[in-house]
Amino acid sequence: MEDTTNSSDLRDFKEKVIDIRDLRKSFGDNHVLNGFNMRLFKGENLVIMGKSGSGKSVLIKCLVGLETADSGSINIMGHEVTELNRLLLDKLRAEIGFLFQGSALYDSMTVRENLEFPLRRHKKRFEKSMDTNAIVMEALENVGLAHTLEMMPSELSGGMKRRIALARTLIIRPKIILYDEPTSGLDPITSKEIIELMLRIQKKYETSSLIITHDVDCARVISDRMILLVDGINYAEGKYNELSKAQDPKIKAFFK
Ligand SMILES: Nc1ncnc2c1ncn2[C@@H]1O[C@H](COP(=O)(O)OP(=O)(O)OP(=O)(O)O)[C@@H](O)[C@H]1O
Repeated sequence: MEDTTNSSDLRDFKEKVIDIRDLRKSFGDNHVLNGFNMRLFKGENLVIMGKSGSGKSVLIKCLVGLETADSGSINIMGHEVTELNRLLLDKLRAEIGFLFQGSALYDSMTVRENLEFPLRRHKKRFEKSMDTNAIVMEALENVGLAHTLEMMPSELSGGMKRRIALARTLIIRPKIILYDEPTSGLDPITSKEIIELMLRIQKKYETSSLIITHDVDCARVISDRMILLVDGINYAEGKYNELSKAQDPKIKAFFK
């Protein structure tokens, strides 16, 4: 295993928001995670790359309690996920934003209604007197789409839908955002716009982001650090520039 991590790389990132230790998950004889370790620091953009079927989705599901790990520990902002009851898990999930490939907008709702939806679900976290209109407008302005407020999803392009989905993720002010393939299915120019938007938002709200992607360009631009998931472990980690020059064939395969 090639360890390209340099402790000085982490000088700006001190506070851990996610700490995964020795995570193991099998389905019968299929050993998917074999002792995976990962730390995500506050304000950091961490990219995880792994080939298809390597266990990225299983990892995310364990992280948010949708799958139960066989062993290991998952600590999110001081809470051990593997020990939380349903209620506390839901509370913790409310601090986490998701932008999944399938996080489609509701087609029968306007953009405004789509954005109001998570506010209603998380209303306990917001003031009773919250100005929903102002919050929705701010979220839309963040993604440069204030003019789409009363539009239906069918009137939007794929890139616009992705930006609205990002606005919907942000509206609950998550401390951590999990992105699953944020640029998949988008053309290179729209992908670049989405990546720039993710970077802007990260800076503005100081969110910590875990980004799962196959998109090497996305990884290069957005990552502060990367982890390569191979054979169920964090096979290599480091900055894009370090990993992309590594000689190990398993690492090289990611950057072809
Ligand atoms: N609920 C399940 N039951 C049985 N096997 C599962 C289950 N969920 C995932 N797996 C298996 O775990 C392995 C990892 O799957 P996972 O979906 O995490 O891959 P991935 O890295 O996200 O792939 P992709 O990039 O193609 O989305 C696969 O072999 C898959 O068949």
